[in-house]
Amino acid sequence: MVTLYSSPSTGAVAFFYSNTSIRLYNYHNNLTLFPRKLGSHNISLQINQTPFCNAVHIQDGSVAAPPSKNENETPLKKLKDGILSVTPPMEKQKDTFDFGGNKDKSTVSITVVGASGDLAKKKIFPALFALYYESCLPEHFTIFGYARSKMTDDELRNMVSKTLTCRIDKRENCGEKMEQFLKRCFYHSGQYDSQENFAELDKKLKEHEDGRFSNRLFYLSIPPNIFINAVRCASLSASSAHGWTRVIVEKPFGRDSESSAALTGALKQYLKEDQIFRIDHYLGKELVENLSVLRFSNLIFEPLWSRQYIRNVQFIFSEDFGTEGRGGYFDHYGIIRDIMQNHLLQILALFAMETPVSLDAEDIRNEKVKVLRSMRPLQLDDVVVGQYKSHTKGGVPYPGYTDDKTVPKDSLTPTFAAAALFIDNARWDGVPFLMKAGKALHTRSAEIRVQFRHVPGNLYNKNFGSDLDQATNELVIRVQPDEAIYLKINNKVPGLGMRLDRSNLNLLYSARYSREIPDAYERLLLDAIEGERRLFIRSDELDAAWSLFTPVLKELEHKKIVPESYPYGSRGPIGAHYLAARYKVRWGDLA
Ligand SMILES: NC(=O)C1=CN([C@@H]2O[C@H](COP(=O)(O)OP(=O)(O)OC[C@H]3O[C@@H](n4cnc5c(N)ncnc54)[C@H](OP(=O)(O)O)[C@@H]3O)[C@@H](O)[C@H]2O)C=CC1
Ligand SMILES: O=C1O[C@H](COP(=O)(O)O)[C@@H](O)[C@H](O)[C@H]1O
Repeated sequence: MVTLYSSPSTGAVAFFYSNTSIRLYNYHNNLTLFPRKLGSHNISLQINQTPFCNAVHIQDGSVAAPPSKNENETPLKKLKDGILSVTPPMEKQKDTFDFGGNKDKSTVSITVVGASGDLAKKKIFPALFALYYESCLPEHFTIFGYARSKMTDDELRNMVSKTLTCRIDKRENCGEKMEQFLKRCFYHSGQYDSQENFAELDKKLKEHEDGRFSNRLFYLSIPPNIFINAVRCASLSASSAHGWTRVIVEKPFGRDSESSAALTGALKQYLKEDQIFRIDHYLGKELVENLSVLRFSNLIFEPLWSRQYIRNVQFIFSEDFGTEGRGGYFDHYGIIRDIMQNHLLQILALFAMETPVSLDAEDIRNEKVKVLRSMRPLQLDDVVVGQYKSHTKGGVPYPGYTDDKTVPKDSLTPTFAAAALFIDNARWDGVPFLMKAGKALHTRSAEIRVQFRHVPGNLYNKNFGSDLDQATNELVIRVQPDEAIYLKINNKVPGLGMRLDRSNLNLLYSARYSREIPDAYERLLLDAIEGERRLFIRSDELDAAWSLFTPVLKELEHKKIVPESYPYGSRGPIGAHYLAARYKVRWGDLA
């Protein structure tokens, strides 16, 4: 039986298939909404039942309640006669979210706070343009840049235009589209701690919103020490009066458990948890997004995904450039906080979690939290830290970390770290999860390597000689560059003899898919606009992540552990090999 529900205020209609899925149509023209949702357009629900109050919460905070004429059909308890009842919405502006169907009634205003900065220029504006180009933004939208720098609208447009690019595969009308996009971009100069300046912004936003239901997204692309002031002023002076207000917060989310909790506490003075979108851009990368698809939609992987078949898992991040230009920021954080505690740990959680109940954001994040909470806090013995020193290669001198003027000469901040982590649950007991992250190494890459166990009683052992490790299967998920998934298998070399070699079953994205891969920020911005929280970090996830790294970070600092030097452009400190060897592991990227 299919039951019809409608939202009293938005006119959205829901066809109810089961207790956990829903399909939305626009009330007036029967368009399927959320066209971007994968597969069957199902959206998970949260169902609240009290004697007189039944409501269906759609993931983005909108509400669809059963209309009275269909009361008899509803699988929920009967509503009080004649009342279309709703439970408190996830965000205070419950009633005005327009599912996208009533296009002329709602608008989204996106304010990039810190618009004059590096991230805004490099990533945020280009991602917004790409979304516009792909017609993913609502018909009515406005983009505002906000920062202290003095700029006119035209100067902002000029600055932004320099970083916009067109996809290689979609150059059609690109110039025209850019012009149209830039016309929707405006600028307001103001201080981050001035309610008055944000009130001026509010006034300008209202002019552009022109009486429509206004939904507002603030992207905090500013240094962390001014997050709270900006959130306070934006929320008190420039929140939407009757639409949703969401805030994207960039990392770092504190530098240890205490400062992270303090930041969360301060943010929550002004925002509810579901208004806070903590971004980890690695979660928006195509191959990271694909991890769950690979695991849960292929029969061949999930049965092998445990201690029974997997010997170790490696998460490797390397960059072939140093911290030049960002030394001031970096020296306060170091590589463990910059890469491991967030990007690599997030990937690990997705890799190792149990099957979630559904693809709903809360179900996925619940499973991630469980994995993180099953992990042992990292021990000092299981960490190796390094710092790059200057090196001349091919006659070109490369600076050392402490040659940067913004870095103290005696800095002990690690620019490289390797670590061994363990998940104490039934699936992963005893399996080393190794991480390695470094700046100024020989190459730029990010990958996951899964090394499988040896084949028991292998008939072909004699063909491999004594190095059995070389003969085991390895699954490599190359997140970047040259996105690929490949499986190393043993294969007979064609010919009359019986010689084996290792070959790759290789899914190289550039060969398989002609479409250019969207930047992570595009996916994440679109998700934030749509209220999809799956790829954003919940506060309990963040707490669990910090509790794994905080003790060791404090110990490193307290004991003033001196990082091992490695030359700029090298493969990192030798200590990383000893650490891996202690767990009978060889780094896959160096094999
Ligand atoms: N850049 C990157 O690649 C990445 C950045 N991030 C995070 O994103 C955020 C923004 O990064 P990014 O754009 O590089 O930062 P910037 O240092 O470029 O700062 C952004 C803007 O903030 C304002 N600002 C800078 N310093 C101060 C200050 N001390 N007091 C008040 N305002 C200041 C400046 O604007 P104005 O003077 O005009 O007000 C500046 O243009 C940070 O939290 C960063 O950690 C995260 C991942 C990658
Ligand atoms: O968050 C960060 O990420 C970048 C690397 O991102 P990528 O998408 O270019 O791989 C890193 O350089 C930076 O130090 C860190 O803060």
